[in-house]
Amino acid sequence: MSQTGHSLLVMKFGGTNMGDAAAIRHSASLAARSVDEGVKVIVVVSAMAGVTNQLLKIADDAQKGDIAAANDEIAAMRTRHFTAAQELGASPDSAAVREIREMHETLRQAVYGVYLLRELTPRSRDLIVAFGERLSAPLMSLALEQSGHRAKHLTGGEAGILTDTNFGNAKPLPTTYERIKDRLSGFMAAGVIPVVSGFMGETEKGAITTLGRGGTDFSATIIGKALHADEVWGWKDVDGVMSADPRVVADARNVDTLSYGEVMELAYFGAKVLHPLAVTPLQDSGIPLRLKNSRDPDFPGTLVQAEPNNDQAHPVKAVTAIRNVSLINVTGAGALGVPQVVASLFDAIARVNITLLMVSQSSSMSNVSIAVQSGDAERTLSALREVGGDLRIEEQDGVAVLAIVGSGMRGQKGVSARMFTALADADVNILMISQGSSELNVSVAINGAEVDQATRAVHAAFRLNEAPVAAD
Ligand SMILES: Nc1ncnc2c1ncn2[C@@H]1O[C@H](COP(=O)(O)OP(=O)(O)O)[C@@H](O)[C@H]1O
Ligand SMILES: N[C@@H](CC(=O)OP(=O)(O)O)C(=O)O
Repeated sequence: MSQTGHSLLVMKFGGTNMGDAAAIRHSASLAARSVDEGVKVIVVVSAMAGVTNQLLKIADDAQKGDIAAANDEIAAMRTRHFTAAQELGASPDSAAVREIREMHETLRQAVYGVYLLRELTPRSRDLIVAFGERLSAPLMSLALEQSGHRAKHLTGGEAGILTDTNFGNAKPLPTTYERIKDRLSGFMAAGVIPVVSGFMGETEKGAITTLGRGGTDFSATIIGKALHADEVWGWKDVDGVMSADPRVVADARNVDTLSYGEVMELAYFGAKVLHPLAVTPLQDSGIPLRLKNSRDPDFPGTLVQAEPNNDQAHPVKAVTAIRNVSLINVTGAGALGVPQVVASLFDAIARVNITLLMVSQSSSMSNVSIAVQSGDAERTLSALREVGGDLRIEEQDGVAVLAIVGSGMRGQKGVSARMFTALADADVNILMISQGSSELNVSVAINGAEVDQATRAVHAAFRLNEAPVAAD
């Protein structure tokens, strides 16, 4: 056991912390610091910042027939990875550089296949997009080796991450946990630091899957559960979870403690700081997740654990927003009074696997409104149109969903009123309201152009810039 009382930590480094050789070297030093204190560390890495979006564009370009644009992007990516490898001390004929070169060649072939077929299936998209994490793991190994440690990089599949076949949004299979333990224990016993490519897994038949955007957090917690880690640490470029997106609210504060449920709500309602399912593997075991600032490693950050830590003065802990939302209004006085019709609307949406951000039904039963990400609006509309009947379906784009989150609002009166008053005072019109039955959040749909001013107004109304009052 180390001086800090930990014996095993899983550490996740996101895109910013893997952005270039200097960032990777600094990230490696944070892992090495704990290793040198006697902690066993498993490192999980994301792609270098921007690479996942670049890969998605490469795949789209190939599908559209623009292979020249795709190849130019691959060449630029290759230079970026080679430069980083070189700056981390790899010679041009080293195994690491050879491996990076071979991976780019396989990527080029996969992209060419998409171009020839002009078809991009979710499965081939996952194969292409996972190269970001496959390419960054050898760079982290190099940095750890340069600091005098032994490291071994592994793909998600090699590390034992086994998923279902829901390409693009895969979930871990129950057997993954034993498998991860089998695959990683040997390295740790031998004093080798495993460096796992995050975001990706493998089906039982060996096809590469991805866990959804931001999925490296999820990879880290899956591994944390499998190895019974003391804690999982997500290194960020911010102090942890903040009371609002710090790019929008200048005086946003760090939230020191959150429950698993609270952080899930926050992630679901757009706080980009964590994957919405990331804490699910930790819930049974109670393993804490800690989000820490890589530029201020001694700051404790945000501790996410089973129990909330409530402070009477602050029933709300954070305010967050989802941009680019569409509202879909279904009206039909006669038809919507029939329960089966409403059920078939939701069935139709579930069949196309769309996440509903908000739902409300008027008590006169003449109207159902739903909010979805604008990228899902077309598919939602066609699914709803297939239900048929005498329904009128209308879409409103350019909407945002604003949510307040905090378990302290449970049973406390006046919280919603405070939010609505703040919005009215800021001249923001509310289009739709919903409160989860768990009373962990209240969400409203508003005009997308007003989302920043609304966030600032609500943040101020709940005095989220003030330090929490310690509970007695
Ligand atoms: N409530 C919030 N708390 C903290 N960060 C937030 C919040 N909402 C949005 N963010 C943004 O999320 C970013 C961190 O996202 P993340 O995906 O972890 O980055 P990376 O991939 O570089 O690790 C921060 O830079 C911050 O701007
Ligand atoms: N690279 C993936 C997975 C991920 O978790 O990235 P990050 O840690 O940079 O958010 C993505 O962009 O979605």
